[in-house]
Amino acid sequence: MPFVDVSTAESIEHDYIIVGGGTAGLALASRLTENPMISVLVVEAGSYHDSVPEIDVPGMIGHAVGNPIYDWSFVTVPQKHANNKVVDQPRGKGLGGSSLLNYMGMFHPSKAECDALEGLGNEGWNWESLLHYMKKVCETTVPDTMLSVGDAKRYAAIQHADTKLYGTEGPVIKSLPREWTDAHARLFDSADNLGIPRNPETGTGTNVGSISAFCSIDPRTSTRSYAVTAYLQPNIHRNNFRVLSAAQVTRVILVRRNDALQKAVGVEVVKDGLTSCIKRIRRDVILSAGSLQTPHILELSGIGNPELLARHGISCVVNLPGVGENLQDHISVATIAEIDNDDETFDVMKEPAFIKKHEDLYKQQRGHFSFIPIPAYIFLSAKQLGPTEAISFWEDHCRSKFAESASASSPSLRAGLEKQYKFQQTFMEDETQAQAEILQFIGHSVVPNSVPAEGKKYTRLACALMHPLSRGSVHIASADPLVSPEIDPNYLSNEADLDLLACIVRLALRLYKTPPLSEIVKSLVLPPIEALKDDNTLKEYIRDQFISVYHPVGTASMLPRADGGVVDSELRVYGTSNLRIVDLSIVPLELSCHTQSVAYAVGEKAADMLKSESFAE
Ligand SMILES: Cc1cc2nc3c(=O)[nH]c(=O)nc-3n(C[C@H](O)[C@H](O)[C@H](O)COP(=O)(O)OP(=O)(O)OC[C@H]3O[C@@H](n4cnc5c(N)ncnc54)[C@H](O)[C@@H]3O)c2cc1C
Repeated sequence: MPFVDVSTAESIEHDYIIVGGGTAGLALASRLTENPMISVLVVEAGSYHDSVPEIDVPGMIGHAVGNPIYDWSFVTVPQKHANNKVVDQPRGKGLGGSSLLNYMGMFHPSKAECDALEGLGNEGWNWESLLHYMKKVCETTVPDTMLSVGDAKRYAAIQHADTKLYGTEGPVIKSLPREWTDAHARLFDSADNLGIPRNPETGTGTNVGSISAFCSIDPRTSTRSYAVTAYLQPNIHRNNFRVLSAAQVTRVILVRRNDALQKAVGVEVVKDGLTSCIKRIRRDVILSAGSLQTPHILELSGIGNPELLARHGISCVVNLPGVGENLQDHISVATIAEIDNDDETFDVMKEPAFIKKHEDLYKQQRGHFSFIPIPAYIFLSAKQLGPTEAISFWEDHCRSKFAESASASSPSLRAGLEKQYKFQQTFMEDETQAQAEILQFIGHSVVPNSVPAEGKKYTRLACALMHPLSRGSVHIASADPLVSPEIDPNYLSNEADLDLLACIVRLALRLYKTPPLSEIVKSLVLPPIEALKDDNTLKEYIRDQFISVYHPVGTASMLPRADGGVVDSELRVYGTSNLRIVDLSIVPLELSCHTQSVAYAVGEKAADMLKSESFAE
């Protein structure tokens, strides 16, 4: 039984302490403890949420978001370039981390962006390696009988999982939807009619085109497959795998070695209002607290920008100005149309009779509770979004002079930023790289300032930006470790991001007007007609309406130290001998996909690195 109390955690010596039992953290812990000689203590701030419908039932995605039991429920500071609005930043709280809260879409990033990680100075971080680990994470289930050849083509879904691209024996189970709608197929046909072909084989590392997404759903039970079911529960019996839950790490305890490197000798934790120090550690402390909280812990421990730390009375032990900088996130804006066809959209799920019907269907693993209401995705290149002049404008904005952030003003961070922008520029020019994603919801769904009318059906096309040029930050707001971090993604600070979003919205509007989707569209609900008056009114609508897609990365970037990096390619924090980071904060450049596959892959890859180090000794 791996759950321990503080006094047991204090008294037993562990090889590794992992801070955060989330997506990457649990993958790492479970792989390390495959070796009975390696002992691991995971310290997780949230609880163990065993079998709750809000987490387990696919059709209930979003129900746990905003609930403080499962969600840290952060918000940004007022966003200067978005009329000072604050933007929700949900993050999973509890074992499983954001994998317990997420919307279950499972994608591969593109080959070029994985190779860019290596190009930015991280040897061994490339497509080949990440594909290997993304495969290791997954068991891909595609029953041959699921879709006819014709339907597989219609819905841009694969019929057989090519083992060169998809894992077959991993612990996270991914599957294709069981239910398909007319609006879904029509959307893909309309895209085809606009010259955007289907691309069912997205696993290849070329994402552009229309696809039906894999989801992290176990088709045997029609429930969420996530870090807890995949990595924790099957290994709960190991004697070398211990978990201290509901305990928040507030600081890493560091001592200076003779060679001037800082050595992590333990962590300070707060549990039930009491502070303790867990110090019996043989090897490394590993931060897996996610992109918004890993930099927070670093700064509370005295690692970061000395001036910023001094403002909070914290003395700097490692001068690393990149900590908390380079924050990038996906954002999206909603378009909605009322439709009229035979689909039973998720709009019915407010009516008790339909809820009952779908509860009954769920017992046979069918109906709206058995899958997520977002099955269809279209990834678009810059060329599909705008004319040559627009692309030149976006490319031109891939320069640090347009980045209004600390990354652009500090010389070391600027060097790293210029290198990132070079890659972003090549992605703009490359027709195989996605700059945008259009996600189809089967129904209206929750949208700020828009309420669905009773008895009507809708389809929603959310328009998301894949490679934002804006850069923001996350830093401590106080030396009090229990105060939430100050999150400033600095959304839309680079003008090209807003311009690109406007082009994505325009493309979505063209899709509604193109047959065969247009044949079922009764009227456009969002954006409202007045927002479509001209370019300025549309951009104003976007500023008001966009939301986060919840994929923050980059805040403890894996880059050379001279480029503003926080960790090296072995995930070791610069200036320390044994403090590592294993979560999505290390990814220096946003990816054109939803990010859970990569979070798991980072955990898996880190485990192999650490295991080979321990064998080498
Ligand atoms: C609402 C939502 C929907 C999403 N939808 C999708 C999707 O459909 N597809 C997709 O691929 N991705 C999706 N994502 C993104 C994806 O889930 C995340 O990118 C990924 O899970 C992040 O993994 P991580 O290991 O970096 O961090 P996390 O999984 O968030 O893990 C961090 C862990 O650290 C713990 N922690 C934090 N601070 C401390 C501390 N001080 N002490 C101890 N523990 C601490 C947290 O409680 C958490 O358990 C979504 C995310 C959200 C929030």
